[in-house]
Amino acid sequence: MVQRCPEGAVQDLSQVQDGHLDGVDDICSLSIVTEAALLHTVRVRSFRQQIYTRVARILISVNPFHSLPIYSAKYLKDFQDAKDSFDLQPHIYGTGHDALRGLAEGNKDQAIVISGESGAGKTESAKFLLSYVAECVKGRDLHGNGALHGLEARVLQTNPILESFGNAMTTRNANSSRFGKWLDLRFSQALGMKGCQITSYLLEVTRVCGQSEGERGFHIFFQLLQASNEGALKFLGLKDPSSYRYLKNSVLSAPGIDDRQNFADLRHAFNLLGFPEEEQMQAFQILAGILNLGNLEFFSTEDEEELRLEGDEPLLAAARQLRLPLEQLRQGLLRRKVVTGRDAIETYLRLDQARAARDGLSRMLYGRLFDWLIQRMNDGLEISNGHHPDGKEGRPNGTAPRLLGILDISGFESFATNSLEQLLINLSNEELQLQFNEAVFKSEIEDCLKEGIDLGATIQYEDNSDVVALIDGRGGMLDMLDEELAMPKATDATFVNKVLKAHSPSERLIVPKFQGTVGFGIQHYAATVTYSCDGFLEKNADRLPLETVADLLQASELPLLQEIGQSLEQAQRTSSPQRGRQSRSATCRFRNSLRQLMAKIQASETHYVRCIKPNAQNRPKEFTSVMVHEQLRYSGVLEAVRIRKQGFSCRMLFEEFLLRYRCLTLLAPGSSDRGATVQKLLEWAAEKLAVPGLRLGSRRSLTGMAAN
Ligand SMILES: Nc1ncnc2c1ncn2[C@@H]1O[C@H](COP(=O)(O)OP(=O)(O)OP(=O)(O)O)[C@@H](O)[C@H]1O
Repeated sequence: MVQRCPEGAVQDLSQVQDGHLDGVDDICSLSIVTEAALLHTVRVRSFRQQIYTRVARILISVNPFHSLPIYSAKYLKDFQDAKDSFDLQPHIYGTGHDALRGLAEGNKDQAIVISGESGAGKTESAKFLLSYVAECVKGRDLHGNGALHGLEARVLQTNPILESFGNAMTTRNANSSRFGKWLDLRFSQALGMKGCQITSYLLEVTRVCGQSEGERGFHIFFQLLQASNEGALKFLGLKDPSSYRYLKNSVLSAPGIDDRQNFADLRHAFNLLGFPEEEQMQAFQILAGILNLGNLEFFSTEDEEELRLEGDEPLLAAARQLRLPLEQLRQGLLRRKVVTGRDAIETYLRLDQARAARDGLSRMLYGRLFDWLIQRMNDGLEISNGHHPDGKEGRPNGTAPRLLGILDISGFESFATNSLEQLLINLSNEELQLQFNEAVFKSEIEDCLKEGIDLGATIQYEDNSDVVALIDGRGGMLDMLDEELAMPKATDATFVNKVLKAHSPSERLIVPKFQGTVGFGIQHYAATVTYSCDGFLEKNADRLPLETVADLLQASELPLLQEIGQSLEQAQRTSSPQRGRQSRSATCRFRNSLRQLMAKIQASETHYVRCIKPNAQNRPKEFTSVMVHEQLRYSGVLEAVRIRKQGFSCRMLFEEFLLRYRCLTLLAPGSSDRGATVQKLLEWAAEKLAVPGLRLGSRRSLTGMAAN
């Protein structure tokens, strides 16, 4: 077939070489690397069921959307026995192999960053990695006394718990993780597993109270409703999902998700991780309480003087499940204190305020329950050996644990409407991208140094530090958002105006076309995103849903709620008086955790897994090139290729070079030494053919960009 190309576009076409069509294992093995070659290679391989492709140290993983026989014991063993993962086909086990080898040989902690859009296969990749690592280090007990026996199995059992409470069906993925996750695996010098700590990021708690069309609430609610028909959980008195405001608009069953089986797996995991039965029951009671809280409805008396509850049934059920004093819960939901001068009077909430308080309480309870679960898992997975739990310590005497971190985090997001959550996710992607570019850039320089060639300042990478500064720097958007918390008359609109005034000279900030729009655009590394700032201040303030919530929860008969109440009270007491609300803001907490995460990644040798979703319908054997190309760009892989092209994009081993340019040896006769012959040929080509940028490495002949 002949494809016509507009004349002006001819110069943008890339030359196709044989290797570009082969579907090679490693893009960097191509003598000339182009974006088109990358896309074509990934496509060819994915049709051959080879879902993994290497771009040097980056692993591209295309979701096959059906199970493949490539995770069997045989594959596992092949990688375990391999000296170098590059001797085998690219595979997620190869990334695990590299990281473990890095731990064993090097002096640096290791990090594996898995990113990609929703449904691209991040969580599955993280699970394959974890099983590989667990299998490799199994039984390598530090003290040889069996004390750590079973820790690897326990670490694997965190998955059912995290998935039940943190995953939900969305339109893009029936088992979508609604939070980001960093797993910190700790090893002894002999690579025995010593512990694991989990950190979560940005759990989507808004999903507790409502979901978009075609989606579902968190899996755990559906598991619990199924299980509570029978046996030990009957006492919860739960009904079907249509009885609950928070679930009745949910799609009831998620394709491929077996709620009954998953609940059995959850209970097994709880037991294996040492959650006592009473604690499990308390967690289920809190969930049942949340569902009943959601059914509370309010009305104002005719004179609008008072606010009352429509029927007491949901309140009674919620108080019963949460073991809260009934009247304290009722008054907490209906009234608040207003301070006028020295006096404080009690007044009724408005209808909208009461509904917001009800949903706020439910979200807060769910979020705190999730945090508590993680804390409990962490406590059970930590084998103390005198090291610092934040992993800050170095390894001066070789006795501190070796760390392997696995990050499973949502990729860059750009939806029809983008809010504070997208801004924070995109900020984390900007930070990771900056780190990624620096690492790729550094490895390119190191690669060439190995060939005895110093690239010096000849290559550059796209520096997105200005976007990071715009959002997260001193005086940046998030600082300004925090400042608004201290301003009594601040609104989302005043925040946007201040941002536009302070930062409009920045090329990265896009000023809205229409005056009065409460929002702005940001030119991110991947694409320009328009943010709607309605609700930014409220989300950031992260106010307690009820003034009296700390006291209320401490009055519960459930120890778990008492604990949450105490931690709320403590947080109120210890928040810095100078910075007041700012130090408790949602964005401030996120920024702190992001900084800690980046510090850990920066201190590690990092491996990257870029997961790609090949089609929007989640179908096997379908490959939408435009979609894949966009993801390759968002994931920074194209930038990695671009960096490579600036240096020596065409690299050939001496044998390969001599084979291809054999005919020229007549013009520039060489010696029997292959390197010397290549050297002569390069000199000849540079002089006679005026080809610039040719260099000779120690193993390869390298051709600079100008020569392409
Ligand atoms: N290697 C694989 N082999 C077979 N199926 C896979 C593989 N990776 C992913 N899948 C399928 O794709 C689905 C989505 O994958 P996964 O949940 O890991 O995506 P994700 O990137 O973590 O999405 P989200 O960000 O929404 O959590 C899985 O439930 C599974 O059915």
